[in-house]
Amino acid sequence: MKKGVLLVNLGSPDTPNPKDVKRYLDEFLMDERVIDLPYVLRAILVKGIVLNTRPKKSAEAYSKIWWEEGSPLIVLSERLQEKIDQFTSVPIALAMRYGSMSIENGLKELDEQGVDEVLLIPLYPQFAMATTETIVVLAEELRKSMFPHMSFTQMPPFYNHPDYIRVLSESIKESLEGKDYEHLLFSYHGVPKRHIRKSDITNGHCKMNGICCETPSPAHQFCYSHQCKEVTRLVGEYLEMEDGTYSTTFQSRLGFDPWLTPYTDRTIERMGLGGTKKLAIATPAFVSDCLETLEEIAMEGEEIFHEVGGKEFHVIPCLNTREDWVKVLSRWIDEWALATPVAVEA
Ligand SMILES: C=CC1=C(C)c2cc3[nH]c(cc4nc(cc5[nH]c(cc1n2)c(C)c5CCC(=O)O)C(CCC(=O)O)=C4C)c(C)c3C=C
Ligand SMILES: [Fe+2]
Ligand SMILES: [Fe+2]
Repeated sequence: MKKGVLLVNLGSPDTPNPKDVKRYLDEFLMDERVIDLPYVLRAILVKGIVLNTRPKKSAEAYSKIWWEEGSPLIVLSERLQEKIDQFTSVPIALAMRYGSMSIENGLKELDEQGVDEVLLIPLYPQFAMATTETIVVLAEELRKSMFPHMSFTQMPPFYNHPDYIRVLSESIKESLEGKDYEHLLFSYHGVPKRHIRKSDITNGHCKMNGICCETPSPAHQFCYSHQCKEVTRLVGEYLEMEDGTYSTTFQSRLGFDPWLTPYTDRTIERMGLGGTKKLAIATPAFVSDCLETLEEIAMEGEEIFHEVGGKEFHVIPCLNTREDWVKVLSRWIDEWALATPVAVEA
């Protein structure tokens, strides 16, 4: 048996042109775990409505943040892969759930190197149906149909792993060193509330009533809302922050369904109107900077804050290729790679 790793992130369009953005959004939003409507309704909504309007707007947003080398999300993920490769002894491949760098190609790359035992690492700290689950489901479908000789181990969401919390907390501390701020927002990508109910294995715990996420339950293993709030709580604890000086919000909602609240944009506006002048913001649903952090937060968010009287808006970068983050991921990989299989008696 030969071990190898597949890192998987979300993906980006090939270019920031409306045609490529449209193709990418088509694949992304037609995923039944992202827009979880029956096929016909999903197709009417996505192909009939969203794809006629959104690509132009999204393409403009992508153009503002695009780098010479390509999409920041892809470039940063590639740099992460290269750095991890320097620290670990097993082959490391990189794939995206949507777009050209497919999971199929990533698995082929590992297969060509003789790898038949794969550690699948979805690059998301928290579990969500629209991120972790869709990656695992597609990878398993591909394994069955194209790589039946391979076996997979899935890295569980690492939202509460002490190594991750330490690295995230240190990154926030360093980024805010010498800066003055009144409040730190932890802004996570939002999901429709319905997604949380669908992932509730207890069939009733997740009521999103402000109490359920703090009440112990097996549902939390798959509860995005709980896992986001835990990251905020654990970082607050690590950095010894005072109650009331930090809070959790959710960004990037789409459509008319109720999504997780409070919404980031409205919170920024409310805080500015309420007299907050100096705001800091971290985005721990993403390990790599991307459209949602570089445009929606660092550009749109800052504009909202300034419009309502805010003065200083400090955006904390994602972990990207921080050395301590690279070392933590490499150590997790090595621990898996070096683990001796437990002998099973016949
Ligand atoms: C129903 C729609 C969406 C759900 C649910 C959703 C969940 C979700 N997404 C991320 C991470 C990222 N999303 C990004 C972009 C993006 N997301 C949606 C829609 C949903 N996301 C859209 C339509 C887009 C495209 C841009 C736009 O038109 O606004 C990105 C950025 C990708 C990039 O190329 O930089 C990331 C990353 C998470 C973590 C998540 C659920 C937890
Ligand atoms: Fe998204
Ligand atoms: Fe909850």
